[in-house]
Amino acid sequence: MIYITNRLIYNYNRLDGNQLRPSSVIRCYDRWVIGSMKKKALFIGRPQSIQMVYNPEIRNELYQLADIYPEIVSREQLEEHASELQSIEVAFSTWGMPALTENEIRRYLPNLKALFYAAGSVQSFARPFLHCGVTVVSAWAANAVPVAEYAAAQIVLANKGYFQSALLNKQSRQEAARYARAFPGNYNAKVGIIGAGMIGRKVIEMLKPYQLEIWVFDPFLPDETAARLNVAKTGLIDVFSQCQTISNHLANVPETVGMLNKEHFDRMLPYATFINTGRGKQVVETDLIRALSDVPTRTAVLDVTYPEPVPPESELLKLDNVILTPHIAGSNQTEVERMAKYAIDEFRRYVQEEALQYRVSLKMLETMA
Ligand SMILES: NC(=O)C1=CN([C@@H]2O[C@H](COP(=O)(O)OP(=O)(O)OC[C@H]3O[C@@H](n4cnc5c(N)ncnc54)[C@H](OP(=O)(O)O)[C@@H]3O)[C@@H](O)[C@H]2O)C=CC1
Ligand SMILES: O=C(O)C(=O)CO
Repeated sequence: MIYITNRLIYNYNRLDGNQLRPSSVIRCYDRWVIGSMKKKALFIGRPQSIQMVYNPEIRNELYQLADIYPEIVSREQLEEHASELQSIEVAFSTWGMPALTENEIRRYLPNLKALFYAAGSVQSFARPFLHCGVTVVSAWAANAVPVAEYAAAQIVLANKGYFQSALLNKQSRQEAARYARAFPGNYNAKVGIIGAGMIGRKVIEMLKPYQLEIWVFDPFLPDETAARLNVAKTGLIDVFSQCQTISNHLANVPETVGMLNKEHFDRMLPYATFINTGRGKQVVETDLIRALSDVPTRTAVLDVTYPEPVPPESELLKLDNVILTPHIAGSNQTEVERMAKYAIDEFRRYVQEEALQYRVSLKMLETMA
């Protein structure tokens, strides 16, 4: 009880960004310490990100399902909260999840059974948790939705010659119309998808209502899946030399660094468009810049670059045939709520001992983004 009292005073005196429900601190701590039948859960990570992704409505939903520790705990605060965290069974996080070592996990969260991550890639932190036997769940399927929406929209516009004709139109309507006439539109155009993972497959699904021919480079895509998706599996060279619009969705793993280079960009059709929402590191940028400078009717739409942001001296900022967006394809603004919803739905399945849909394994980490 003394402990509870100390805690309450302590928290009342620092109504900082970590508190989850300042107005109900007393009830919250009291209930947490005394215990309930629900699983003891913790929000771990960067408080601003957690509060943004798990908005008040979502947090209320979670309070019904779990016994939530009353403060968001960042890496720096683990020591301070160490004794209370010993009984935590599940943790929720999002962007800003700390990369704890196995020793830290065993010391601070010895009873942790599952970690629910309401964002995309878990590469930076998942391995030590998996080695400690913790179930790791990611909402990368939720983060994939806006990226796929963005890419599908760009593909449809690119097939019409939208990007450069919109720019040209300011100088000469005639020139702009002439340029656009070199494009096939969205009737039987060939579209290349590089990497048919979570995002690549969603893009393919979203393009279904259009009459397009979809060519896919993905060495791991089973033939039956390709047949079900109604796509043609092919090599990277074919994708670049045959497709009107090419969209990159490769995983961000060491093996894909520099995978898209001169061999590919030099083969782009004269009016082709290359879209990158994957990662800048997968592209040899000097090779892309050369291919775009040599044939200015080609276009690149880049949401990601390496480094980010693009340095002020980069040619990418000078070329009229490069459209740069500031890494906005993934979940932004209201879209982040979808990631929290996926995490909570998965937590419900976990509590009810149903099969999980988005569990990540060590094996998956070898090729996933
Ligand atoms: N711009 C933005 O805001 C965002 C960008 N992204 C980026 O989008 C990309 C795709 O993400 P997502 O779809 O979720 O990732 P997934 O892990 O679901 O898919 C990645 C794809 O890359 C393939 N792949 C992995 N290794 C290799 C390799 N060595 N050679 C060829 N193909 C390989 C995978 O094959 P398989 O799985 O079949 O083995 C899979 O098809 C990532 O780079 C990610 O960082 C993600 C979110 C937001
Ligand atoms: O989550 C990611 O991988 C991003 O690129 C940002 O949405």
